Amino acid sequence: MTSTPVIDVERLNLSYGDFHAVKDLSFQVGKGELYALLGTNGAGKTSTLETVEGHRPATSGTVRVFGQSPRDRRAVRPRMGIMLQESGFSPDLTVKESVRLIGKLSQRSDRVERVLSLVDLTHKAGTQVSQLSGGEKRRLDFATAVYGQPELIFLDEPTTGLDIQSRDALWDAVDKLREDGSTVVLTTHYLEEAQQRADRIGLMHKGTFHREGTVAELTRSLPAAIHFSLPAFAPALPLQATRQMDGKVLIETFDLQKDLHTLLDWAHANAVELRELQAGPTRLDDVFRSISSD
Ligand SMILES: Nc1ncnc2c1ncn2[C@@H]1O[C@H](COP(=O)(O)OP(=O)(O)OP(=O)(O)O)[C@@H](O)[C@H]1O
Repeated sequence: MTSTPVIDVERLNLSYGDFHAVKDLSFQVGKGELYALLGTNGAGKTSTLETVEGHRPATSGTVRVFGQSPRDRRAVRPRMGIMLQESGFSPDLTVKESVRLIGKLSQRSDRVERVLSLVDLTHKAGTQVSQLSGGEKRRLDFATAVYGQPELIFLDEPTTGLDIQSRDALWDAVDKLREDGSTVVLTTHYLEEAQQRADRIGLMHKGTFHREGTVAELTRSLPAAIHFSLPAFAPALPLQATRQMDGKVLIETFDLQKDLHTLLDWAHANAVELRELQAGPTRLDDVFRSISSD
């Protein structure tokens, strides 16, 4: 990373009483990056993010945001937009009143109409929060993070409960913010989204990084997979394979093209139909499964 990182975490430790929840965690996020913090349940993601957001003091280690302590809220807070899992808007306020309140609290300037349009709630401006659907509430939560185009945006499970159109619209809005220079930190259980969107990923497990790097770096160390079903009485396969619980055959390989070629040649020569054939590089889900079973 060449310029000063937007987020710089050095040997962060967090304890709750005797329980050591985050252990010597270090990572940086550069300007304009989308960094995904992923992990198993209880890995320490929320604790880490709460510290970076300035809500929780570190037990030890240093956390710098824009080169300053995030505990210095007056300096750092107006530069951050945070979308929590639930924002807890007052149910009696209308959508427009809520966005106006967000604006006041954020200390950033923007136009309420622009934000309503960005989160596609213009047609609900006069509706009370209590009457919004789950997906509409989630889009209002998103407004808290994007009001005034903050330099640093935290998105905690942003697309949970959103239909496909709303998801696409949210990611379009995030892309636009990034084009304008915003840095984004994402947590999500939708690994495919992280795989598609993130520049870098930190995969946490039991308070520390199991792996950290680009998606390519994370997946490179694992073999690609070929899955298929075989008819009964097929001749012996030409490659080492394992039979899975669902009866499908799995071939793991570090040379997908060559082994797929061998397999297809064998199937052709023996007139064997490889049913439900799937072959592809390792997905983030597979990396995740490999940690969760540690
Ligand atoms: N206030 C607290 N007091 C005691 N232990 C806590 C407290 N908050 C979190 N923990 C524990 O610290 C660990 C990390 O919790 P944290 O919420 O940061 O994990 P997470 O990665 O966000 O998990 P999840 O994906 O399940 O939301 C967990 O074992 C949790 O039980």
